[in-house]
Amino acid sequence: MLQPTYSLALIIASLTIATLASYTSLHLTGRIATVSGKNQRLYWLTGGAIAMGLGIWCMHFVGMLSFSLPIPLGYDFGLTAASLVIAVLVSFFALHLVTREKVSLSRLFSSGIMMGAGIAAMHYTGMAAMRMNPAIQWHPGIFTLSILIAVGASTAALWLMVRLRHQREKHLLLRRIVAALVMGIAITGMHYTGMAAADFPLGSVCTVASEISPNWLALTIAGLTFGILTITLMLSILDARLEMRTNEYVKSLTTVNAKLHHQAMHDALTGLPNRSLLFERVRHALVAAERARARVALYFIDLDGFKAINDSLGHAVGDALLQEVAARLQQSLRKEDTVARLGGDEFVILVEGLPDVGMAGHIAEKLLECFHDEFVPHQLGMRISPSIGIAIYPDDGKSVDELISHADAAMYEVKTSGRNNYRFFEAAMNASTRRAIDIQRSLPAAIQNDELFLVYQPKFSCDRTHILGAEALLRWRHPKLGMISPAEFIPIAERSGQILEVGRWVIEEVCRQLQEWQTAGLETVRIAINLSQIQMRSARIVEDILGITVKHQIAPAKLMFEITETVAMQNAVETMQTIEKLQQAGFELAIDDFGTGYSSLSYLQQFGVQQMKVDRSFIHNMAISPKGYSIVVAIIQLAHSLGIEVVAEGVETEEQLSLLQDLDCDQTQGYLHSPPLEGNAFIDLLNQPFAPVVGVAA
Ligand SMILES: Nc1nc2c(ncn2[C@@H]2O[C@H](COP(=O)(O)O[C@H]3[C@@H](O)[C@H](n4cnc5c(=O)[nH]c(N)nc54)O[C@@H]3COP(=O)(O)O)[C@@H](O)[C@H]2O)c(=O)[nH]1
Repeated sequence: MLQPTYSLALIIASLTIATLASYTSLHLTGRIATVSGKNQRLYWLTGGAIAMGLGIWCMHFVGMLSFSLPIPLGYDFGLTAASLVIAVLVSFFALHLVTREKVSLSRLFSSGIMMGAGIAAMHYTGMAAMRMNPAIQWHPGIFTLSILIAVGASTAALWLMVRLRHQREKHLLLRRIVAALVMGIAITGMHYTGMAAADFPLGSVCTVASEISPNWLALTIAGLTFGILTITLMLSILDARLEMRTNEYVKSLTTVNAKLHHQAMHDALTGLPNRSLLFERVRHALVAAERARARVALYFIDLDGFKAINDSLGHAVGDALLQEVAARLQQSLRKEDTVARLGGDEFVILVEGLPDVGMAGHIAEKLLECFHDEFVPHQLGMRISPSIGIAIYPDDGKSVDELISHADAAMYEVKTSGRNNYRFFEAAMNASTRRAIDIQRSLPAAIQNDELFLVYQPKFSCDRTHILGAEALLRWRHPKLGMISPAEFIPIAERSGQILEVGRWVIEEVCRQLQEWQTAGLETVRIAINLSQIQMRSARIVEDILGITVKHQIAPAKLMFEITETVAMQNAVETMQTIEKLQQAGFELAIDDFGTGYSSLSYLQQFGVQQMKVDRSFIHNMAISPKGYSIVVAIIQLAHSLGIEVVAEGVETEEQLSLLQDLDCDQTQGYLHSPPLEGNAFIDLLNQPFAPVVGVAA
């Protein structure tokens, strides 16, 4: 037999190529497993199979090169090429199998056998390409062993490829390197076992020794294959990284999108659905209810006195209170009910699948109940109540807007009739309620859009020769509703808690106007400002007023505050404190609408007010009824005996004025002298060179 010899360097080179090919295959399987497009997968499978097949085949070729006999050797071109095709096909098959979603154990074993047979076929086709004469004699035991090694190595390789195809594996790089080494050793092991099975009888010649000269060709192919494998590996790594980045980018975009969508649909403070989401859900609920002929209830909730809490204790407390309310409302209902916040202190609740209207009332009771316990925003214990209006689909409306507006109207009725309760919508809640709601809703914009303005009604000395002061009266020019009387919108502002803002605007505007007139060197008089009950009870009112007067450099003596008899006599602790503080600060006070309420003489004395304004109903009656006359006489005498000036309101006739002059009334105010005048007209009247004279300017 001819004795073969082996080159250790080339054996190591073949092992290196086998290992590199294995590593590339492992990486490719991971790559292909994550590719989603069909075409993309096919490209990777084909490219990967070529690179991997070339790697295995080249390993075989270099392995052959490491083997030499004492005769010249060569390879048949056709068979050599066939062995390469077999290697590529086997690789395609292997990659296709291991990158499938699921690979069962039985499939893995059968595939291992097929792949082992394929590799053996490639190897022995390559051996056959030597075309030896006489033919190579095969050692059956070692030959069988080489096939078994091929099958075993292929099965192990396939198993490793399946096992390590997921990019999420821990220590993936290290595992793949070790696995590639094991696979490389198994493949080269099979090759050299196969070589050991071959016996070359003495006198053998290679019939194709002149066809492909192995030495330089094998080295060139080895270099090329090494290059292709490296490039494939690099491409695979780069592509995987790119895809990973793209995936991360897509993932973060999806997260941001989801967050944005959530923000657009939810209230930032309470996390509850906002108006948009509520409307969407109500629309769905109505469609479902129409199909199922079911009822849906909408609850419109407004917190009583929330604005006062917010204004007096600060927004942080107000916000915390709203969060507590939101949590309680949610807890008191089922998960499938929607609690939404429309803004401010307004919440709307959507309840679907109502068996009957009675149940809607029962739910409203539950909602009221959840306000029974104290709230403790920022450790401040407080109670707050809700006004709840209910509208039922289909009885009270068929559209979202209609239902919400009717629930709102019902809520408004609760507000005007005592609060802390609930009411179902009734058709009788008509235009006046609607108008009141409109007024309430458009009041905040009135301040911002300069729709409010002041007029000034002079107070004259009884002999008409002097203007001794003026009363500032508020006006609202509404863009749609036209002029709205303060007699209509002030009570609405009081109920909704907006009076503090409106009242503040009035004080600021009076001071701004006075400053402007003073700066222009014009004569001015003391201006009287009406204060509502809620302003009188506000803990910060006097500090606020002082802040405004300081800002506009207005002396307190330039201002007077009018409070109605009813408010003054209530003896509420807060009202008393405000009266005292106003007087200490140097402001004058007048009791307005005197005679319409019940006065306590001791309070009158205690307050030390400067003026008492006789209500215009008494002035009207004094000239037409002796009793009416007697009442005015009594009021004037009482005031004078307490050292208080008397101002007669609503003087419209000469007769009324003459009677008041006879009774020694101090001042008169009314259409007889002048209606309320806009700022410019008022200051012109005050500063004209002829009578009336501006008197006792403060
Ligand atoms: N808290 C605040 N209340 C205010 C403010 N501005 C006005 N008001 C109160 O609104 C009520 C209605 O006021 P208004 O429509 O301005 O009517 C006043 C005068 O225009 C009217 N008046 C004056 N002279 C006559 C007259 O000869 N005849 C006649 N029929 N009416 C006349 O009287 C109203 C003034 O009333 P009073 O305040 O009682 O002096 C009214 O209660 C206002 O107080 C505000 O800024 N804040």
